[in-house]
Amino acid sequence: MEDLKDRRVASALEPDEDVPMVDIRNLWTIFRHPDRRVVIHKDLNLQVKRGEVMSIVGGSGTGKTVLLRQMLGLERPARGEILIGGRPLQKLDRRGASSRVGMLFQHGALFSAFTVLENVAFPLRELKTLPPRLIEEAALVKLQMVGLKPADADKMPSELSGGMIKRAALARALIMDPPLLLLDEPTAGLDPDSSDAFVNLLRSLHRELALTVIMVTHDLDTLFELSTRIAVLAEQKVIVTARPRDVIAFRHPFVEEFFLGERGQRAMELLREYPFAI
Ligand SMILES: Nc1ncnc2c1ncn2[C@@H]1O[C@H](COP(=O)(O)OP(=O)(O)OP(=O)(O)O)[C@@H](O)[C@H]1O
Repeated sequence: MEDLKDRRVASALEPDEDVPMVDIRNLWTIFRHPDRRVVIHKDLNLQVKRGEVMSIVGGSGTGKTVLLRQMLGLERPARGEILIGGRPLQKLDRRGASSRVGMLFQHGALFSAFTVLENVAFPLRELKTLPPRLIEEAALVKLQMVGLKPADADKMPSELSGGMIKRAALARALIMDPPLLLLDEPTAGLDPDSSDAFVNLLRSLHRELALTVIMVTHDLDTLFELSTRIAVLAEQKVIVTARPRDVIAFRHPFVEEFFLGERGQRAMELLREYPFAI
């Protein structure tokens, strides 16, 4: 009897592998202006399995960043629902949402008046449940995890390089050990060497922490090096979700322009360079 109860408790805590990490159902995003309504997403559906690196690509203004913000719970869709690990996002409180989803914002979005350590520790401090010494230790562990040194902890964001800002922001996104990580243009603004180093870091963290990653990027190298699948946003919805090599073959004006225009040759080189990843 006790055994059965224990097993029931364990299975309630363990993630069900068959339940998608993210399940977006019939989502609508509508912005109302004084003189008009703008429909950004119309009946959009997207499922992301555990352990995937799903990249979202789409033209400017198709609502990629808005979709990430909705998955984080910062914005609510007009209609439809988002389930994280099988649970409706609307039913999670702030603590529940932030322990499940971490987000690396475009440009890092660090607080300029806080040190690196204070920035990384911020989400844990906000919970007001742990003593300061434990919070500091947790933040130092995360700094190490992203390749920053203990000496960087007391620096101000203005003293950091672009690559270090991204790393500090990534440490903050991971401070609550979320199983789901959202990345908005993770390599934008980085020089090629820093970009390669950051992609390598993301790849090893994805593997070591068994993360599910959803990423918005325009950068083909980042896209091909990390993605297990790509979702294409066009016509206010996800028009195709497939492995990179299959997305390239999909006939749609946006896909052709994105992968097969001037950038096409690079895309084909990348397909040859990363045949196993994709
Ligand atoms: N709070 C808001 N109020 C009104 N309109 C908004 C709001 N947030 C976003 N939008 C509009 O929604 C559209 C989608 O914005 P979003 O930033 O998600 O696009 P995106 O696909 O990420 O574009 P880009 O690739 O250019 O960054 C844009 O037209 C934007 O102006």
